[in-house]
Amino acid sequence: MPASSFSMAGFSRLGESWAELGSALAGLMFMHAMLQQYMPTWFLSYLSSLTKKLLNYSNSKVQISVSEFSGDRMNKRNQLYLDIEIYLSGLASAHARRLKADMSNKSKTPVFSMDDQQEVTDEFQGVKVRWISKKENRRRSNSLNNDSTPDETRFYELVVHENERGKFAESYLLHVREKAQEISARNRQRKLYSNKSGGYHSLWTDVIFDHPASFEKLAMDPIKKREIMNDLKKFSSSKDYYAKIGQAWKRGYLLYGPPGTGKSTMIACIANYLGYDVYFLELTAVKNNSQLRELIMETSSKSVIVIEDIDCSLNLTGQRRKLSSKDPVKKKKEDEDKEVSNSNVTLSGLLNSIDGLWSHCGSEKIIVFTTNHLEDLDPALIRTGRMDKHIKMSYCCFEAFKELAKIYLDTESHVLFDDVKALLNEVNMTPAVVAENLKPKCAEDDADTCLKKLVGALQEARGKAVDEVEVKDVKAEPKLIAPMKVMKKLMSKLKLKHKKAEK
Ligand SMILES: Nc1ncnc2c1ncn2[C@@H]1O[C@H](COP(=O)(O)OP(=O)(O)OP(=O)(O)O)[C@@H](O)[C@H]1O
Ligand SMILES: [Mg+2]
Repeated sequence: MPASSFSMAGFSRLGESWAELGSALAGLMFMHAMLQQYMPTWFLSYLSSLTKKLLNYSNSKVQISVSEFSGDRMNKRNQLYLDIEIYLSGLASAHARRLKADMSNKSKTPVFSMDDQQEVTDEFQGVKVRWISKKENRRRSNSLNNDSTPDETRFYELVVHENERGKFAESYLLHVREKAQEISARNRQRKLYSNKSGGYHSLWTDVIFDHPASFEKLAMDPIKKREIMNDLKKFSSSKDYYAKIGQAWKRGYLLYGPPGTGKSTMIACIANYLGYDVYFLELTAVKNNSQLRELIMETSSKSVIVIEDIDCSLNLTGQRRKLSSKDPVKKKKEDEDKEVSNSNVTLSGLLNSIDGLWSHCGSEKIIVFTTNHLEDLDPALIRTGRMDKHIKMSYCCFEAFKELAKIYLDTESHVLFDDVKALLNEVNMTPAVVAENLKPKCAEDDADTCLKKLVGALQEARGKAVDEVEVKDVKAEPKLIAPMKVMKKLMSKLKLKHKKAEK
């Protein structure tokens, strides 16, 4: 084929999207022109067939463009474009030469994207694809006067091989979308909502949720902790499963145990682990069942809805009995709440809001109740299906202590560990109190000092516990116990005398 038969139009098209290939062809053409005078005809025809192959290769590529705006009038922001931008941010920051950085109120960290005319490559199911960021003047309509004005529009161009234009391109773009949603969920600034005072536009007010709690720092039996973490991960990835069984994608957690065992801390750990928002639902501030429904409906997906101290947060009427806290501090709060509360929320209203029709709005929600008194709760409230997982938060065991020692003292073994183990078997001490004793109070406090402090506190607690038991016993059966004690003392004195006499 003579040199003049090169398609210049094809060449320039190629150069547009395939900068590298274009320059290679330009080189080949230049060489061809130069060599025409000196090279034999067979070499020239070989060169020309090689160029043709390269051109064919470039023509076997398909370009799919995704514009920043979509719709008939090109005046709607295209969600797919935004998803691609997020998806490519990681690849762009690693490979693109020119980047743009942006940081919205909703994100925790800056988001990088490709500047115009930048390229990155990606691989999916073993197939390589190429992305190019472009801009051009396209006509966009003005929605008010139907005018169509030229405007600068950005778009991403996906270049795939001809064979991959159908099923592959479809599943690749779905994959891009899914990953983008995961990335934005991880990167977004999370919120802590409360209904205590109510917002201007919404029943909830919010602040930024920035709690440092994590499962790594939560002291509890490691096997139990792993089980909870697995359960949460399984829940968050079970979208298809819930759709298959036709149920709302939600899960109920009941956290129960004495004060200071980490129930509230566990809620923060759950939210941080899954990257969810937190809604603290104060039932005493909810007027009636329909407001409760509205509140639940306003909660977003990927959230933890919390009702703390469910046993004393509301006087749930109906045929249910009146609940009242046994904890004196909480009893006081409960009495104060009763005075200010105008709530008419009933237990059935609460149950309906949790698992009825209303909870089907949005999805991926975890509902958590906490209580110090499991026995006070109405069985209907905590039955399986409503509260799927019951987690007992217990007093500090030796395993939990070891975790706290690692967190607070960077210590994994010490001679005093055996003493602590023996004492924790005898004494009930909450992780909150153990943690407080392990915290160094000044720069000189080392692991040795803190552990001695803890052992001292445990011994003191054991002493008090024994005293309390004795006082209780005496109070319970004064006539029986008191003479028994005298008898025991007399017996031991007699035994001693008897032994001495024998000697
Ligand atoms: N298991 C734990 N691991 C690490 N720290 C803990 C743990 N439990 C409690 N703490 C510490 O004790 C403090 C109080 O714990 P938290 O408020 O979570 O207890 P709670 O069970 O919710 O108590 P209450 O029943 O009174 O609401 C926390 O700030 C945390 O630092
Ligand atoms: Mg709490």
